[in-house]
Amino acid sequence: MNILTFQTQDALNQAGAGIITALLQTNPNARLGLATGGTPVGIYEELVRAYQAGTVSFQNASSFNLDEYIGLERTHEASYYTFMQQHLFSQIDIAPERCHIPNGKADDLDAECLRYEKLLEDSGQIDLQLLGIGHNGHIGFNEPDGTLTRGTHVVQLREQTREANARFFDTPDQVPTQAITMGVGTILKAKMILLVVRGRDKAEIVKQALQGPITTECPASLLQTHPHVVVLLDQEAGSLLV
Ligand SMILES: N[C@@H]1[C@@H](O)[C@H](O)[C@@H](COP(=O)(O)O)O[C@@H]1O
Repeated sequence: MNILTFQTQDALNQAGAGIITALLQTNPNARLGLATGGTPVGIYEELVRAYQAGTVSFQNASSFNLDEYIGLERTHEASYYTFMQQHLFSQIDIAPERCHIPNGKADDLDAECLRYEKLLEDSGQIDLQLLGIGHNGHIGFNEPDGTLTRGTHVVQLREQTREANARFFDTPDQVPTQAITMGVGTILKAKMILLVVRGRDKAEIVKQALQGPITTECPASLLQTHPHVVVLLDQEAGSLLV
């Protein structure tokens, strides 16, 4: 695991975008695993800048998002579909038909999970999986538990997670109670994982995830078992690492 700490958000964003840009330059067909939340926004902004500057093209790339809320229309302002359109897809040259996000409005959610997992399998290994982390150590929406589900599945969101994500909704009660998420097994299949964490409020979970025991009670700790993880931290998020 390669852990890099940055003094400024700009430097962190440029490093994150630089890794993705370098991948696309050597492999224009790269399969990107993408994430939502506040953490990746600055990296997406840098990618848009790189695209506008002509440094990188997404024309032949494909993307697979980690998760989606259950019950929100795609057009809902807080859906992850809308998030990705706003922050990245509408501003770059990626082909819409190669941008994949689970359908949280599917009539048959179990069938949708199977479809998404099969799509991932059939599409080949994800080259780079971008990840943030929840305050309780969740990755994607894989919440801490005694056991974790390997593949894409429906998950019940913890209250702590709903509260943390309430800022994206008009009122806290609008935050869905369930989501579809790639499983930790799905995530760990990626060739490379790029974990990004910012802020003092994540310092404790960063320490647990990167230097604590490997346990399903901290899903991000399973990243310690992956052979190629790069972690980008700001100084606050990295402040408790030894
Ligand atoms: N499903 C997402 C995660 O993929 C994300 O990593 C986490 C942290 O979000 P933020 O980056 O806003 O702190 O929030 C959500 O729960």
